[in-house]
This record gives sequence, structure tokens and C-alpha cells, in this order.
Amino acid sequence: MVETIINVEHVTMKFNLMEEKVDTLKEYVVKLIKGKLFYNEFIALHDISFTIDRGDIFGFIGFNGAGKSTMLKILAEVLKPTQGRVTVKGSIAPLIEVGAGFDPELTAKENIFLNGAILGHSKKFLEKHFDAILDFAALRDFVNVPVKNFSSGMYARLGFAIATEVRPDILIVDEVLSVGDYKFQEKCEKRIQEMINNGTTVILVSHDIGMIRRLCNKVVWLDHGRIKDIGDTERICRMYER
Ligand SMILES: Nc1ncnc2c1ncn2[C@@H]1O[C@H](COP(=O)(O)OP(=O)(O)OP(=O)(O)O)[C@@H](O)[C@H]1O
Repeated sequence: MVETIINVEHVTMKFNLMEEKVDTLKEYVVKLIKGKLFYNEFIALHDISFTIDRGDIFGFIGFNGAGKSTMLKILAEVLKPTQGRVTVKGSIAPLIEVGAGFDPELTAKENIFLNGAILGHSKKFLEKHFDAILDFAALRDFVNVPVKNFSSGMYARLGFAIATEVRPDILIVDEVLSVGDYKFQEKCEKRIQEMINNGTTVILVSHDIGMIRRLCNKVVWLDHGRIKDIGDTERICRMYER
């Protein structure tokens, strides 16, 4: 039986863009007090509605600035929509931004415990899975290095390894994987495929249409914050590439 796991109803996201450049906090406060801060309203998402079923591998495609990352942040509850409602049934492991959920001053080891705790894992669980996380990320030689010295690919490897060590109900992957080398991307795709086989619902943003084709059963094409089309992967990808 098909079960809806995410229900997005009439979501609109507005951002206030400052009209002029403010360089310092002092300048910001002075202008705020004098009532001289002017904003332009920017609508990143317009009245978006769709549902994701349990077991779907749901892809978001669209040109730069279409609203894909904003939509994922709303699904992961990092952003609250200006209007509309999102209902999620189950646990979410979000991989939204490279380095999100890490403290740059702490070592890889310390961050495994910090980031793991943010994802809701106990210390005991993380101690048990510590070696597996480190091995998947291939960062054993860097275990005691502060992550501020990591490259963006190393950050992404560590984040992906922690988020996928257990099977969440829903895995959200923004383009963080694109900073990994091709070998690691292959490894991630294999692990995502294993998670899919085990019933995890996956939501993916990628400019790699090949990856979208290989993994997704449904695709949304976002265009200037609106749904241009939604449905069968092959049909939407073919139109997108035209
Ligand atoms: N915090 C913010 N404040 C102001 N504007 C924002 C903010 N976040 C996103 N935007 C704007 O919303 C629009 C959509 O951005 P978003 O990052 O969701 O696009 P995207 O489809 O993921 O793009 P890309 O493919 O380039 O990653 C952009 O015009 C962006 O400038």
C-alpha cells in the first residue's frame, strides 16, 4: 500500500533582500534605529504542493537559483516556510550543506560524537559505530586533526559517513556529494542504493542528471520557485535536457 511520508501543502518562501550593502554590525544597528533599512521582498518558492511516498527516490532538478536547496532546507526543518505546511512522518538525516553540524575547532573524532548527537545517536551507539564511520569516510589518518583543516571533500565524506551509518526513514542529500572525488561519489551512490533497497526514502538534489536517472523514480523540475513539472524521471529529464 502506498503511504505518504511527506506532504507539502502550498509552501511559499519569501526572503528579505537588503537594498544596499551594510558593512558592519554598527552600521546595521544605526540604520535599523533610524528606520533606514530598506528591503526588497524575494519569493524563492511560490505556492508549492506535492507529496512523497514511503520508498520514493525523489529528485529535484532545475537551473541555478530555482529554489531546490531552499525546498530541501524546509523539508529538513532548517527553514520555516513563510506560508504553507510540511508534514513529515519519520526520522530525517539531512545532508544539506558541507560542514553543517560540525565544529571547525574540534577534531574528526570529536565531531563524529557531536554530529552524531545532533542526529539523535547515543554515545554508546557512536562508540560502537565509530570505526565503521571512520573507515567509510577513509579518514583514519586524520582522526585527531581539527576539521577546520579539512578540504570540502573531506567534510562531505565525514558528514555522509555519519548520516548514513544507521538507516534513517528519510535521507536528504543536497549537492554536498559533488565536492567528493569520483571514487567517493561512487561509494556514496552504492550506499544510497543499499539504503533504497532497505526501504529508506531518499530526497536528492543534483545537477548530475545521470545520477538522477540512475537513482530516482520521481522528479520535480523547479523553475524560478515554481513547479514546472513533476512525475516520471525519464520524461522530466528528457524535457529538462532539451
Ligand atoms: N537566506 C537567503 N536570503 C536571501 N535569499 C536567499 C536565501 N537563500 C536562498 N535565497 C535565494 O533564493 C533563490 C533560490 O536559492 P536556492 O539556493 O534554493 O536555489 P537552487 O535551486 O538550490 O540553486 P543552485 O542550483 O544554484 O544551488 C536564489 O535566488 C537565492 O539567492
